Amino acid sequence: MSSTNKRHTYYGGVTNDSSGTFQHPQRTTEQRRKHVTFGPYILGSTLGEGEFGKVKLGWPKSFPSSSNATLEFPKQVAVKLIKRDTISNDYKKEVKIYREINALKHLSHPNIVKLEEVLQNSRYIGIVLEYACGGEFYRYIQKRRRLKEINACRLFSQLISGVHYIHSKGLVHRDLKLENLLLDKNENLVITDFGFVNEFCSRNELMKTSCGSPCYAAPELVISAEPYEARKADIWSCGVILYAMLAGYLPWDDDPNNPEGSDIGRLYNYISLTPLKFPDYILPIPRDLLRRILVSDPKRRINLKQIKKHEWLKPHFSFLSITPDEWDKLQNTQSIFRLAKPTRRYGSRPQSSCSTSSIGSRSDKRDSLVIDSTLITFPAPPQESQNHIITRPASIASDQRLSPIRRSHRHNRSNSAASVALQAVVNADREYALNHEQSLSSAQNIRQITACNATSGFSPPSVINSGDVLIETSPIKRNTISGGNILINLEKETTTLTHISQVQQNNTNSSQNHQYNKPRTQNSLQSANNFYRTSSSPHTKPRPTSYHPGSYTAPSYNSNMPSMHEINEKTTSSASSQTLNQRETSPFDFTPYLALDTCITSCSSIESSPKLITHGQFSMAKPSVDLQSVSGDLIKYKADAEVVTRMYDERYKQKRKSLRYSGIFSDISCDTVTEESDDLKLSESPIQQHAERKSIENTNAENLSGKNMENRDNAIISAKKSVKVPSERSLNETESAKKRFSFLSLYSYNNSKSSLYSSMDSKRKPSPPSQRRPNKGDSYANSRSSSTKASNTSTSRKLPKDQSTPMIIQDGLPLGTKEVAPNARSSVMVSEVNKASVDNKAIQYPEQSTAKRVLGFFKRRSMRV
Ligand SMILES: Nc1ncnc2c1ncn2[C@@H]1O[C@H](COP(=O)(O)OP(=O)(O)OP(=O)(O)O)[C@@H](O)[C@H]1O
Repeated sequence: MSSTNKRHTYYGGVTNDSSGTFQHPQRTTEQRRKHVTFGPYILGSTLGEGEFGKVKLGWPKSFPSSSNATLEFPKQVAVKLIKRDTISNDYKKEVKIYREINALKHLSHPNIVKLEEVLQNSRYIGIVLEYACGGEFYRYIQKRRRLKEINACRLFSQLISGVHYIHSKGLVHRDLKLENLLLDKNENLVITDFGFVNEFCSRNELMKTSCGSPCYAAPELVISAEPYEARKADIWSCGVILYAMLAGYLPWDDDPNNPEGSDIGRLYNYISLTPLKFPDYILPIPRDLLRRILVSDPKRRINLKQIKKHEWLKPHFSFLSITPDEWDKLQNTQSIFRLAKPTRRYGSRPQSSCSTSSIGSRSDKRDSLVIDSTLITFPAPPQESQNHIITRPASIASDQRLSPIRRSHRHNRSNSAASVALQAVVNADREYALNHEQSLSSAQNIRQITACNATSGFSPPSVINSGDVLIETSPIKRNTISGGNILINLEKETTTLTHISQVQQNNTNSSQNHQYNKPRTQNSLQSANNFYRTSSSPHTKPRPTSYHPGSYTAPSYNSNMPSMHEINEKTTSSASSQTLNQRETSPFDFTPYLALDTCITSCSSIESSPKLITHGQFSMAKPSVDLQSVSGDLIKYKADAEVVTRMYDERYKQKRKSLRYSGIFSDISCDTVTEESDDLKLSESPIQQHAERKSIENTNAENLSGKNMENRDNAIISAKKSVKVPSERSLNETESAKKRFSFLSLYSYNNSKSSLYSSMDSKRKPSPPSQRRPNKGDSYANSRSSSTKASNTSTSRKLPKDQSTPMIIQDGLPLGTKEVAPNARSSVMVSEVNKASVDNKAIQYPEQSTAKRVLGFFKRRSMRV
């Protein structure tokens, strides 16, 4: 195959010869010129298109020369190309981009897309990301109609782990949805699109951006004016994603009055009033988890800590118990994990093509989970293993550190002749690869493998295929070495090993943990399979799945981060030093700030706040343009052939060690940053609770259309009362963009504060009542004002039909909500909502009533008798 194809797509350079080994294509200068290039990358096909432009597949122009050329594939990357023109006049977009960059540079987790570098020339900014070649998660579900429980459980664990990591950095994603989840080549989840990370928008903007397609947005974002706990909003989104994985469609997708879900107000009204329904094939345990996540009241919504402990995720407790600190330490020692590919017994899966990856336009993707007749269905394996694959790196015993296969977790049928033979091949391959690796001696490639034997459930695979292991090297210049049969764990750093051992000690029995609860889970999964065989999804209705949330997050900071200096000290080997030095050339640390003057310079108190993004860490800082020239261009036209520069800051070298971790993270007091409250106890087993809930639901079902329905209406009305009107929230539009951003940062701080306090102490004294004045003829506003008292006194006045329809949002604004007093709006709204929520707690959540529970209990008992 010629190295140059018509679509400029990289096909791995695999030749058709029978040897099957990779050979460097002999490219002529002429052929080279045909490539579209950007900086050091050749650009290939379009992977997708986003708000800012196209995302292209890329691979390095120059292959690293090595004696083992046959093993080396150039690492593919995804280059997000942003036309400078498109952002130069759009401050919001610019901010979004820098937020994304600055967030990604601090995140290092196997389920979060990795930032390789950022390049720019006069026309484009190129964000070079790790290439997630498994395609879009959205399509993955689409192809399968829905995921098997075992697979959903694995992927959801990864999502939760990634989200927890993000939250631990004081960030919230705020745009979690299927479209922002990709898969790597091992079918592991990769969270992308951090454009909304920690971005605070005024309420006005929130409403505006929420109305695109709020299917994943938590209700409090729409029906409440309370500065919301953004982490809880992320959790809601995770719940919607989980529901979509298991059901194959989005929850609350069946409102006959709003079939397209285009009426946001009605949609949220429906969400609030309609109990979550499940198709038969979703089993009680995941149902229980979903019921706990998809709770309208964020205070009653389960938090990540509790999710991680939920019974359904038990098979992945080991993975979920890896703390963010541990991920960081692993990153600092350059040991990045990739999760190995889940193995299937039979039934082929369409291989995600790295070269012809999904090309989807946004509009395409917004079609939600449409199930069409061309979907391929796969036979469900009789019993899939728990192929979570990732294992605690620390649990690698010292005598096995150089092996990707843990002897203690051998294939459980390893006594068979076939297994013995197979093992011999594996051993030979391992040795072969080890030799190769040693000869490669590219010191920056510090690798760690986590592998698992899918057959045994939690052990590493007996055979490692080319697709099974991904090698991570330096974050800046990483090369994926594949193409051979085996990639071996090369932990050349003694410090790495030491550290890993420590991690292991901190998490004892990690390997044994893999076995916990297996029989039970398998039983349930087995019965799930039975369900799969007999059930089919009744829902096929499409639903837009994209939304753009706004508003703010309450970041928390981790003060336990080791300083870069410490790490450097610990890092003794040359390999490690090299990688660290390479890290230091990371483009975005300690960069000048785009518009944080107010935030940074004038508010010293803010700097000490855990809520504030302080100087030197995640921010919307514009990457420094103290640039290092590299040859590069986007050669389509000759005019484009301008110098591409790597965004690079010399100061970074000096500052990073002292600032990035020790200086920044340790500066910040963690005292006031709390995990989400643990007030929701998972005391009862999910099954118990499920049974109980079921009976309660049955008991209440009759009442739902009656008094309870009215009460819930009232609850909704009272919640809506608190919806801020746009003019309340709008900032002074005359402010310059720069100032405005600074203000937003401050505002976000303030809001986060109230948010945090409110979450810690929901009975905080309410602020004075809202001063807002509804417009004449504004039905929603009228209903709001008229129901203010009603909600406070918990009266059961039913909302008339026309009024029960929530605000219609146009241009992001609820209709007819225009005039309001701008004073102290956030606090007013917080208190209002708090009060309303306290007043209506019993109404909104009748299932919590003790009387009802007792009733349900006796009812069940009498039925049994
Ligand atoms: N790292 C990646 N690997 C593979 N494909 C990617 C990667 N990043 C993005 N894509 C593809 O490009 C598409 C658009 O990317 P992305 O969502 O990041 O762009 P965007 O401009 O941020 O979009 P938006 O903000 O509108 O959601 C994705 O849906 C995906 O198909």
